[in-house]
Amino acid sequence: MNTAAPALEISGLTKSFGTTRALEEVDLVVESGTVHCVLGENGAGKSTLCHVVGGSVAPDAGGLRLYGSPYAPRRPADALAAGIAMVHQHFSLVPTLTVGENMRLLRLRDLPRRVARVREEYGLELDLDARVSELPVGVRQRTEIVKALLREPRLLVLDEPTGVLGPAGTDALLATCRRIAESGHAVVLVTHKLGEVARAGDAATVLRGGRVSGGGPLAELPPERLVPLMIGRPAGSLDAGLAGTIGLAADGDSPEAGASGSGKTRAGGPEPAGRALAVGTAEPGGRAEPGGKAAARVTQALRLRDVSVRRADGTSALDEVSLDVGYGEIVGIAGVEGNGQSELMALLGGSLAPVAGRVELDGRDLTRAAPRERSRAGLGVVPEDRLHEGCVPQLRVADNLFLGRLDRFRRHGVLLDRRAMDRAADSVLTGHGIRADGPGALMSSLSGGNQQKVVLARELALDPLICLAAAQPTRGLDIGAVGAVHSRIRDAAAAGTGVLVVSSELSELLVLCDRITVAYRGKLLGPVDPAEPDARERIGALMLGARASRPGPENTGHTPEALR
Ligand SMILES: Nc1ncnc2c1ncn2[C@@H]1O[C@H](COP(=O)(O)OP(=O)(O)OP(=O)(O)O)[C@@H](O)[C@H]1O
Repeated sequence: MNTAAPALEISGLTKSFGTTRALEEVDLVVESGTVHCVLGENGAGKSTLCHVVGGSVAPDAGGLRLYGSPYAPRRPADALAAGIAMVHQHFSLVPTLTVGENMRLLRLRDLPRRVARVREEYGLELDLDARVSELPVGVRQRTEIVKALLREPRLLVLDEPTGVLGPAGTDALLATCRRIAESGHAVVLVTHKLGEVARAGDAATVLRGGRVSGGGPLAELPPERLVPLMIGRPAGSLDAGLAGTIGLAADGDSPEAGASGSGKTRAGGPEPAGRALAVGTAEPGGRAEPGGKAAARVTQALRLRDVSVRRADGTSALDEVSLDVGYGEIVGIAGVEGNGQSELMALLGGSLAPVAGRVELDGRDLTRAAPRERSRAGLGVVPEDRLHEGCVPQLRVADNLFLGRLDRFRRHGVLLDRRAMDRAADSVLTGHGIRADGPGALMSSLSGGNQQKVVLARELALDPLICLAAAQPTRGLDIGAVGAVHSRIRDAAAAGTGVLVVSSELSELLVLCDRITVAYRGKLLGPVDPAEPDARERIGALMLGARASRPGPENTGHTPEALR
């Protein structure tokens, strides 16, 4: 291996899919011993670049060199043989197998030694006997990362690996990236989070519309210079409250950081500003006062009463949980992943039935309702795993946008008016800034962030929309799109919709929500009023299982126990 040569050199890389230019004349150099970040808005071409390096997409033009030697993979096996390991946005594990069985599929020599090494060197633990389908997405992602590390790669390519990791998982991964770089190898890290870039990266390349819009050593590229390269407008144009969500104050996102008082977000003041904006701008629009008048009504937009849910192995995932979401109220659920949030979303989506308790929407019992019945009644659900649960990848974008609501495009109740449907879809695509090759494009051809926008647009368009329950609503979105999604959520609440947001981004919950509860071992603790100066610290303590020491915000009308 020529260690003096760059780990990876890409020159003139060009790739089109039909009429879409995904990459155009892209040049990029990843030096050995560095973490090289690849940035850019949704649909900029980042994943396509990773796929070319990983041998799963053939370029139309351009060349690659790996540690000084020509490198032209024709299939993923070529990349593996060359010492490149990939972690893609979508999981490659076999869900019906255990973690250990998935690892054995790699057919690596000395597997136990490699597993021990990854555990020791990177501190990444795995439960080899756990069935993948039963793991929370964050743990699945960690498993994918370990799987890549077991190959002992000389170049590791990570395509948005931190979206599904909590703060601790993200810290571990960024430390892993640094360690790989320090050992002389290299990492390509695709991310939307500028905080991660600052913490782990040495250099960056920014893509925009498939072309390189800028790049260089990060010492010369502070966030104020990166943001315009990414989204074409200055950093100052972003909602100040977004700083934490996009990772500019990533340190402050961990409860530990909050507890130690080092939360940069608070110190810098952007969060209160963002929150003030959220509440202040909504009022004239007729928003029900958070929890005030709304909470006084008899019915709630969404009401869970004493709901218990068991996992497949019989253990308790939700334990007699009660929760109210008022009309016009935005309620957040924070917590370390695996504390019942996935099961709560599955319960709301109708894919998981409770063993006890009741789910009501606008006073109507939906406990055992089928998913379609729920959306007709006005319960919008954006699931955690949108590709597998939130859409049908092999259908057109237009079909996905109007799934379950095709009747409105039927003539005489029978024939589907595809033109009308495509016209309606076109206006949704434009309105939501979704980058797709028209309404007829297959959902699977959209970039990850654009798929996410489609699912969100569909659920927000439900009529009526009594309650929107969204898991990680801005996961995978670029920094410009995050602000747009927050505005849409606030607008929905201003129009009277109750909103439930499950997010691993504490900063996101703090800027968006009227109150925040914390999932802990199948219970909901709190609530906490995000406007309180010590909200971050209190949520951090609840994440670790502390009981709420004070009643929640004025709005609830409940004792904290009502939100067990
Ligand atoms: N297999 C495909 N068929 C058709 N179009 C595709 C295909 N793969 C990617 N594209 C298109 O290429 C463009 C770049 O997509 P890519 O997934 O590389 O973007 P990205 O920068 O990774 O976005 P995101 O941040 O949303 O993941 C998009 O317009 C996408 O729709």
